[in-house]
Amino acid sequence: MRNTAFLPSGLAAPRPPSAETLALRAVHRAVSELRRGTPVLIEGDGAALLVAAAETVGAQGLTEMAALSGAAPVLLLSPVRASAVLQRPVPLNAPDEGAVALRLPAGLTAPERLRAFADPTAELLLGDGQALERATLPALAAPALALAKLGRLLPALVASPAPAAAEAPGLLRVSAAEVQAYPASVATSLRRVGEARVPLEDAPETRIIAFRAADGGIEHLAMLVGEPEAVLAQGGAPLVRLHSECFTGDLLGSLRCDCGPQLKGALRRMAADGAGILLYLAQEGRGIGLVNKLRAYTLQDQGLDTLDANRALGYGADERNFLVAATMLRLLDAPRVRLLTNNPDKLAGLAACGIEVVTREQHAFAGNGVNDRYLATKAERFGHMLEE
Ligand SMILES: Nc1nc2c(ncn2[C@@H]2O[C@H](COP(=O)(O)OP(=O)(O)OP(=O)(O)O)[C@@H](O)[C@H]2O)c(=O)[nH]1
Ligand SMILES: [Zn+2]
Repeated sequence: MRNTAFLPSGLAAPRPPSAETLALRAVHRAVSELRRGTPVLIEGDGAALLVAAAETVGAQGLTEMAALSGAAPVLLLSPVRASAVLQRPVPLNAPDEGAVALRLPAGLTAPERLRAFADPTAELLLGDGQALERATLPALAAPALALAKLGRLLPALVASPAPAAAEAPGLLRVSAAEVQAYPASVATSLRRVGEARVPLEDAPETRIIAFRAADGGIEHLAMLVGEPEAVLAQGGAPLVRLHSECFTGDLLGSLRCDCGPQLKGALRRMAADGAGILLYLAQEGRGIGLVNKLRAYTLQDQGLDTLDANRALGYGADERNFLVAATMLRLLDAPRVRLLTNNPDKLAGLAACGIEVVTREQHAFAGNGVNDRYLATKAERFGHMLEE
């Protein structure tokens, strides 16, 4: 018999955590390990791969990897970054192959050199790229790079195949299946955790509701302006805006993007309409994180547009997951919306998650001279609908 006397009253006997909870924990922990330069073991289909993030790993991590794997490490990069490092196009074996492996000569594993391979805004040391050759792509390369992206790290990893039974004190293991399931699983695990009335300059009748996922990661917020519940109760659809966090535009008034005017404009419009829901999503930089967005800005100052800058970093054009927003809307009992957006992906993303987008409401603001090219790229390359 287990001793359950220590449990708070009203709680049933302890149940083991569900497989889903264990998987969320494993991925969240693995991401933290990569972010601090510690190797992790990714496993699946009878294979195992030791990986460490090229931008954070130091001598200690590389030594730990060498002790666990007899094989020389390879460098895993996105195809776009691999072509840049090798200074020649990289033909892919399969069209959807999302990773390229490069053999790392012994002298090229100094941490600052690994960082330079990972980061297009760091300068490559002369001739480094020529010293690299392609290597056979190890099993699990794609989920390993996906794990780095979940950690908002550059998708560039030092990797060594390892025996499936590899064990070391503190070595964290995560499965490819857990990594793959994580984005959907973390989004659907969101729960309301706190709320308060917060009168805003642009919308005095506003409540903020916070949502947290079961992995314990960063929270997302909903601003409820007026009484959207009343609109929904009468069978109507409230104005809704999916706003992805933009530290530079929202807080600092950066002129590089249109986020500040879009944020304030949405709140004002909801206040004028009498009701609305603004979801403030912790998906900075279209999901690549603030640090990578700053890197992308550097690349844009060198001539790339906002889409190619993301790709040069090894990321996709837009890494956001709109299941987060759909889950929040469901928890707010708002299955029908009038969506303020110019972005067709948001319409499709919400619809795919079962939210009915009754109408799209134009949400465009004039350029400011600095963000003109950014706005033009959104129209030309992301298909944003800027004309009425
Ligand atoms: N990666 C990257 N992200 C950027 C850049 N400029 C702005 N962002 C981010 O883009 C996001 C803004 O997206 P949203 O406000 O949802 O706008 P949108 O996808 O353009 O769609 P709508 O405004 O709804 O039409 C924020 O997370 C910004 O941080 C950039 O140059 N690169
Ligand atoms: Zn912005």
